[in-house]
Amino acid sequence: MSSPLTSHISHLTSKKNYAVIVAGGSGTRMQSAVPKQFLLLNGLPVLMHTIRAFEQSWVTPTIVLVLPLTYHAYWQQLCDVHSFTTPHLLVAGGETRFHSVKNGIDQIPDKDSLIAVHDAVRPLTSKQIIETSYQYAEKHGNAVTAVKSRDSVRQLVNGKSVSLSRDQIYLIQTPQTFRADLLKKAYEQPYSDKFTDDASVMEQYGFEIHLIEGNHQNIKITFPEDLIIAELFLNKKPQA
Ligand SMILES: Nc1ccn([C@@H]2O[C@H](COP(=O)(O)OP(=O)(O)OP(=O)(O)O)[C@@H](O)[C@H]2O)c(=O)n1
Ligand SMILES: C[C@](O)(CO)[C@H](O)COP(=O)(O)O
Repeated sequence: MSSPLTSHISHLTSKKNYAVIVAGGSGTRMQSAVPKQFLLLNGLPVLMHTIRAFEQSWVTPTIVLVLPLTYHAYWQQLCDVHSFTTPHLLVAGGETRFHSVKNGIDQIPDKDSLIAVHDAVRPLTSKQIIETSYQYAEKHGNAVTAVKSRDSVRQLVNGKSVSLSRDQIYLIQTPQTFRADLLKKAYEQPYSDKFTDDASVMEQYGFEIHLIEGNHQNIKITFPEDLIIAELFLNKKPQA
């Protein structure tokens, strides 16, 4: 993909790395009995695939898992059932994604580090995306994963649809990775319902956002059909 997305940078320094995996939502659009992060994907809860993707990258970040307090005991049971032993710090979820992320980053005292924020319900993130996001954020302060729109795009302006240049439209994914000191500062702002992701919080504070190349397989499980698609992707040739 052409500029401004970048996919290749040099190795990380010895800074400590963290991944805040947000799983504090209730999955209303999925309409399942348990929140979608616990649903099985190839026999393993979605959330475990997501944590494993970070664990298996050479970045090996310290994992901070944000879960609603009411599901902490359930998660513990799932870990026992699936013999899931990846070390992680468990933190209580918040009212919105913003509040959940804030709860997670508040548990990281180390300001001289890199923090990736990632949706628990994006279990197909590749090692390459994870590694590139830390490398790029170290160099530029932040790295926000994105893909170009594959469809034509139109915008409603005063009730009339107007075509946009799709070459200038990016669809935003996670991980979104930041220097910890900058992310912490941005998350001191009061909540706004315009905050749909971490990039929007950083931008509101005044930081320029840098995009890195994502992957169309890095889907967010939102509706029931997404689980079927994720299983298809998972069972085809593994990604790098
Ligand atoms: N209070 C919240 C809301 C969302 N999330 C997390 O943010 C990610 C993206 O959110 P979304 O897909 O919207 O999840 P839900 O809020 O669970 O789904 P819905 O909007 O359908 O209710 C998910 O991993 C979700 O668990 C969170 O940590 N805390
Ligand atoms: C953070 C995110 O996944 C980037 O695409 C997205 O903004 C989350 O949105 P949602 O409304 O919580 O699904």
